[in-house]
Amino acid sequence: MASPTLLKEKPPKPTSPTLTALGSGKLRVTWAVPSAAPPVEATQVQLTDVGTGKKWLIDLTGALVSSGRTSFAPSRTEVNIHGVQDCVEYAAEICCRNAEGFGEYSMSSDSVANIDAKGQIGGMQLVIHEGASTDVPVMVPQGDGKMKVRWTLPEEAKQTIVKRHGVKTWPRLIWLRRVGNQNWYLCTGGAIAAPASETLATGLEEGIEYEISTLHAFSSAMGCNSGKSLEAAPKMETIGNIIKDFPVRLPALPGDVLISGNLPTEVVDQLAPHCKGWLYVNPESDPHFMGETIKSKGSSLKVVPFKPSKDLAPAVIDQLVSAVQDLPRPLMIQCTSANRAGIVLLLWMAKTRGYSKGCVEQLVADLQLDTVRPEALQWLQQQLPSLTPAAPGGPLVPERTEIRQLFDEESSTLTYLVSCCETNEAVLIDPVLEQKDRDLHILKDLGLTLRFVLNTHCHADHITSGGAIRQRLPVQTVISEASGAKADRHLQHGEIIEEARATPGHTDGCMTFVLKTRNATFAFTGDTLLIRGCGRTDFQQGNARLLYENVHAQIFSLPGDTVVCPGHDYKDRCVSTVEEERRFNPRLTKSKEEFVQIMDNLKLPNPKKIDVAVPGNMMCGVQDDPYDPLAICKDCDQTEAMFLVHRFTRDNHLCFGQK
Ligand SMILES: N[C@@H](CCC(=O)N[C@@H](CSS)C(=O)NCC(=O)O)C(=O)O
Repeated sequence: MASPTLLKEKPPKPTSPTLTALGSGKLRVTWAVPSAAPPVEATQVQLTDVGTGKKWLIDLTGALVSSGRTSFAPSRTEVNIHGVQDCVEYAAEICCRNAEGFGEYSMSSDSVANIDAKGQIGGMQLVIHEGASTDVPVMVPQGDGKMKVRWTLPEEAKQTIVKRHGVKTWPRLIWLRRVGNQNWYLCTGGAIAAPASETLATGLEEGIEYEISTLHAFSSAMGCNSGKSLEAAPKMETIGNIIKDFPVRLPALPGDVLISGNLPTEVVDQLAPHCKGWLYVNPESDPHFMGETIKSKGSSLKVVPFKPSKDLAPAVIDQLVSAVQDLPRPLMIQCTSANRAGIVLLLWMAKTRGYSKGCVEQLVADLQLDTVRPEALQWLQQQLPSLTPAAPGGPLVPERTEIRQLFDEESSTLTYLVSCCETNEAVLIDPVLEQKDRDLHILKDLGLTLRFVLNTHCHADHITSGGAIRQRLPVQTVISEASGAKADRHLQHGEIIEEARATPGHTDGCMTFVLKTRNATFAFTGDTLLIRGCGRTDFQQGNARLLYENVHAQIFSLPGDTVVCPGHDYKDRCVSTVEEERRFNPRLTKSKEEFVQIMDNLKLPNPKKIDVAVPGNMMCGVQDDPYDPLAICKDCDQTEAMFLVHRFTRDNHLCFGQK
């Protein structure tokens, strides 16, 4: 009998890479290395300018090159690229090499661009400009990467006034794309609160042709940011005309989700080609249902009849959430009067982000969901948890057990239990002394071994339970070096692969911990960034300017769908997203000088426990000599504190401690 031979092949195509815009000149590519026999020895990353087709390899420093050190170790799954042009769309492809040679390149990633030269994250900026004309706007190049966009302003446009963020605006969206690009991007600028007929687009490339698209006349723009790219955004001028007189609501980020009530056939006829997905939440027997028309236009249609009632089967909620999650974008959610469609949109946002009741109220107000009725909203709130200390675990991302949010009512502190479902090891972020027993019980109930207690900063309103816990368990306490506080491990900015970000301002030692899991990215912002607020800056080396700069540079630069996990909330809200805070934070959306004014005039009373909390936390709650197990990560030769975050980033999965 012939002896079996080992199959030897070049590596298969890696699964599609993901490209993320990181702000001016920077992109990040992540990928997965396929299993191969013989095993993969190296990976190569290729970047393409989608408009011109020009290709580069990426070297080990993240530079665009045509040759050089371009082989990444097989353990690498991401690289930050620098030196790319803003407003230019790029796509990435990956190929792997083993002993048999190079395999084929992967499929291209989705194309991505940084939309302006000021470091804004690609495509995530909402701009509303005044006007309601159907004219074709004029583009007037200004040199230096700038282009004036002009339009005429008909008299009736002045009647179309919308109140957004407490400011009257005359809605008009100006979209720009480089000829050859697939995606439309909003022009940079701010909401124009007075009649105007031009705006200035910046950060463009000289000698490159751009085209323009406009949207006008919707009575109340709203929606959500899913952090998805704007790919396949509908032709704005066309949709603008179609929806003018109908109950269609466009999201703040087109290309994503629209909601609507009943529409006449001719409107569905025109709208359906622009919507790749269509979720209908009335029964198919509804006389207004236009399933055949929708399908005939190539839209992917799903029907999930939905009426908010206390008897609604949980399976229907699951079906609705999955439908919104999975249907292609742009997605239309349609009911009779855009009430239930709005509720479905909110339900999806709440369930996929783990919002509590209070978050939803905030969002409805911010997004001006004017078609959603109070009784329907009440039903939605009944489906969501509130922040109560009695809850065994918090509401955050309930379907993903890796992160639990816990609440201390007395100090309104949000503590996070982050655990690994494989090793059953855990870290606690910002735990409160008075909740030590609750936290130890949860750890015991869940069979978790606590390894680290992380503090985002030296708190002034409560004492960390780190010191007390480490007297009971072999854990290490961790805080920033800059805090000056005593701890087993000290962190410095950038020390641990971009994940511990120094964000001084509330205190000089504040850090934001960024954690990428398989499902989402989380930013534990401590008191630096709160939901629609931020930490005070009037004691403990507080500095409003620094806080403003750090939130913008270190937190607002994260992808828009990053879940913001703050250290406190005083209004029963639990989480937010980077994009929501970029758009709706009443303090941090202001100019730096206005922000400083606001912070200088908060006139808050001192936290009740400041006199005991600060000295206690300077000891990190530690009363005796630091515990010092010199555990070393077998993979990376770093100490455990380094290992912790090393594993967060490399595997997108929490896993630490000795195996
Ligand atoms: N009333 C609380 C303290 C409330 C407070 O000052 N919170 C701080 C974070 S804890 S130091 C803060 O920065 N608030 C910002 C804001 O805008 O409210 C107590 O007595 O403990």
